[in-house]
Amino acid sequence: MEVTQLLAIGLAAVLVSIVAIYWRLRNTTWAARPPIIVGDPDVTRRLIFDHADAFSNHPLFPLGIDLDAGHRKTTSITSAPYGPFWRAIRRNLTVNILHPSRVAELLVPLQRNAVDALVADVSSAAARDTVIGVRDAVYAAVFATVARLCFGEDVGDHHDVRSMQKLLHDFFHDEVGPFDLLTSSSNEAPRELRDDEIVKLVWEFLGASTEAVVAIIEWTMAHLVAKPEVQEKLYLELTAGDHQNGQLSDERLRDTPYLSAVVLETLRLHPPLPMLIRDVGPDGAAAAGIPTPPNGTVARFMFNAEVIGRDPKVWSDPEEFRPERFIAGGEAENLSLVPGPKEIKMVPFGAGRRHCPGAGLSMVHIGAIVAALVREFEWAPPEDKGGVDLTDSTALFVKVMASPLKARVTPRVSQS
Ligand code: HEM
Repeated sequence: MEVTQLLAIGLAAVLVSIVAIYWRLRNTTWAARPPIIVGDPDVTRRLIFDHADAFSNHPLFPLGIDLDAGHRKTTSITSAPYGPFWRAIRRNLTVNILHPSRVAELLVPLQRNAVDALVADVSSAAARDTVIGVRDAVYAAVFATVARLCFGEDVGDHHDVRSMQKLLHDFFHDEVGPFDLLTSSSNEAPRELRDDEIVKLVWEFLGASTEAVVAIIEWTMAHLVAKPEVQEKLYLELTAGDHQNGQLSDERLRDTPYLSAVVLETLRLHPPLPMLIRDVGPDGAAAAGIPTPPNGTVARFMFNAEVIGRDPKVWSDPEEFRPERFIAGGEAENLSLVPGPKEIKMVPFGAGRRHCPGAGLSMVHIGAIVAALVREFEWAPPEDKGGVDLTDSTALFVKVMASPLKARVTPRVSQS
């Protein structure tokens, strides 16, 4: 069995156990504390930026799930309390892996193989049956890239678990280097990460880099199937220049503004993580002018990214899929991926100190796959069904299409 298969099985096992624990605990930790839901962009901006010290804590168990139940407690970047440990593990990821130059160096070459394999897969599926399921095909390509980014290019060639464990361990020790974990503001002496902490971070990296990216690619393709004129405009942009083999970097993305606009419009309408969660203690709540929670408890805030991205005060025809908003002269021209302290219009990658560090990498990854799918194939609704069903549902914590996208696919050029 190949290592990628083992990883996929491992990930699936973790997800299954998460679901089991979720159902067991949903009536205790999570439901016992009704959250305060915020959908107004101005209030969100004020709380997250003007009261950043108070509004920078993610919950330890965002889903009300204790993943470490019965084991030593370990935090990931997402769940680490705001403080020196969180700052150190986040900085290691952003500086050593997610810096644009590292993304170009690590991700772009890996994408070539994954995108080629995806195009080959879709071509042969199309030869058998012109209607294909988009999610499964894309999932394999995204996971293969992320696993190779994480464990090394030859991951698919290893056949035993030991080598996988070694790769996993080496990821942080050799690729990133020993962790200088704690900053000078901490009382703890610097130390290297423990194995259980590394495993948690790798699991977080694999999960964060796969689920939301796949969801956005599927939503993007759904809108392109539903709106052939947008698909055609994108195809023309992609074939006008020298955009070969799905290799896209940050720089190349700037040369394909319509592709970026299509992905941004999808992120506005379908933020895969629909809620930004913050736990705020009594002092922080009082400073922000919010009724103080009872002693010893925290107030849980959930900022609704979906409502914010569709606010009619901010967006014209907010329910409409219109990528032109993000093009020169549009209402959201030059909108940054992550909002700054002056104004919030959409928050698919969050906001403030806990915003998503993978935003730039995601745009490159999503852009490369969507570009290849549109450049090589024409996508249309299945003949027997009218239109595309854009109803959503929440799979664990990611908003996905309730009915996975099926599309009729026709190769644009003859595939040899
Ligand atoms: C379409 C793709 C993605 C979306 C929509 C997304 C969205 C988000 C959101 C909404 C948050 C919470 C932000 C907040 O609370 O303000 C988050 C956090 C995070 N994301 Fe992403 N993400 C994506 C891809 C990635 C990738 C590729 C990585 C890793 C390489 C990643 C790593 C993380 C981490 C580590 C955090 C926790 C940050 C912290 O607590 O300091 N994400 N993401």
